[in-house]
Amino acid sequence: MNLLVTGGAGYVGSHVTRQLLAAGHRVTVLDNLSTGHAWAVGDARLVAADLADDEALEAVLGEGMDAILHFAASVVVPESVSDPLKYYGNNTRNTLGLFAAAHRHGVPAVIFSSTAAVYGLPETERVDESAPLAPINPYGASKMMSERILMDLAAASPLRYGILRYFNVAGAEPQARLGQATPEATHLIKVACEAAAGARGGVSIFGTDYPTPDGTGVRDYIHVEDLAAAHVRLLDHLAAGGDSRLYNCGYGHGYSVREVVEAVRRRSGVDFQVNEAPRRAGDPASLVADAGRLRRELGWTPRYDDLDTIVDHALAWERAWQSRRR
Ligand SMILES: NC(=O)c1ccc[n+]([C@@H]2O[C@H](COP(=O)([O-])OP(=O)(O)OC[C@H]3O[C@@H](n4cnc5c(N)ncnc54)[C@H](O)[C@@H]3O)[C@@H](O)[C@H]2O)c1
Ligand SMILES: O=c1ccn([C@@H]2O[C@H](COP(=O)(O)OP(=O)(O)O[C@H]3O[C@H](CO)[C@H](O)[C@H](O)[C@H]3O)[C@@H](O)[C@H]2O)c(=O)[nH]1
Repeated sequence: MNLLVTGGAGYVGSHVTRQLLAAGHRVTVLDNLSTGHAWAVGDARLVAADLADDEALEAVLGEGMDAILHFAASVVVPESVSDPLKYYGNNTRNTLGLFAAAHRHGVPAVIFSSTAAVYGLPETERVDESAPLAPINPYGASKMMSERILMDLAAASPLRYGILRYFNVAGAEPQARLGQATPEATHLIKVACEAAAGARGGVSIFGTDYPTPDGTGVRDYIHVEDLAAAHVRLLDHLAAGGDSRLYNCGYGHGYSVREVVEAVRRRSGVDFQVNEAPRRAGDPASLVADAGRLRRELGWTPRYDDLDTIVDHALAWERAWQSRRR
């Protein structure tokens, strides 16, 4: 298939692009390289342009795309609290522009990267897709609005969608050919691996008074390669004429910040500094997926559902990436 991947030079998009190329698809990545890297697209074609660049979008979609996978976004929760307009602008307005262009060009299918942040403070231990949407930060709200726009457009047109609500994405391609290379990353496993690789002084634990077993935040960490595989399955479903789908992407169990930091110390053998800091704005105490629907309906079976494996792959990538930068 002829595929447009927005944000394909970023962390998740680059891993998905790699799997799409391996499956034999023709991939065009549209990315403004604000947090992504040109090398990360591998053998895909890169159009270095912003989502808001109507001419670039028209030119690419004019070539006739069989599907769009939309990853491009601003992704840092605390930044969304301090700069909400950036998030509504990039994640909602620019996404609306992309969906409108897809509609004009009759693109049959769109896969959209959404987030567990749409659930806000979940009322149950594990959240399934029917849980109420009540985001507690502008990032989650910006994604919730884009989901709704896509659903409403699909109801009014032949377009079919796949919405994937990712929980916390982590890890790297197992051979360390790809990984998270985001500048000034804020994600916990990435930050801890940077500390283990000597690229930062240590790690702060944001909040130790949450109502969780050890007082620190709990998240459901999903390996980026398993997440990428879910995209390929969903694309196959839509390409075969399948109906629109919405899935949580996680493993169904959570780890606390302390457990994650301990795992990175243990697997790296580096006793980096850890300090306790106040809660971070916009953070829920716990977010764990009920991801049974994805397994049942698409036959998705994760390969890397193990924190130590996720940490090992993230560490191998971090060490390779840091030595490449030196
Ligand atoms: N990483 C996670 O834990 C996580 C969790 C839930 C959802 N998501 C979603 O997954 C998607 C990818 O996130 P990521 O972690 O790979 O982040 P990332 O920052 O590595 O990737 C985003 C990519 O989009 C590009 N981009 C951003 N704005 C753009 C614009 N206006 N025009 C063109 N390109 C633009 C960036 O240059 C980058 O390559 C996002 O939609 C994010 O909301 C990520
Ligand atoms: O240096 C750090 C970084 C994070 N944390 C804590 O670790 C947990 C995970 O934080 P991340 O920043 O790694 O991830 P978030 O849960 O904030 O958000 C991520 O997952 C969400 C979905 O769960 C969103 O989709 C979002 O895109 C993505 O950034 C939180 O309790 C956070 O407070 C620390 O204690 N220290």
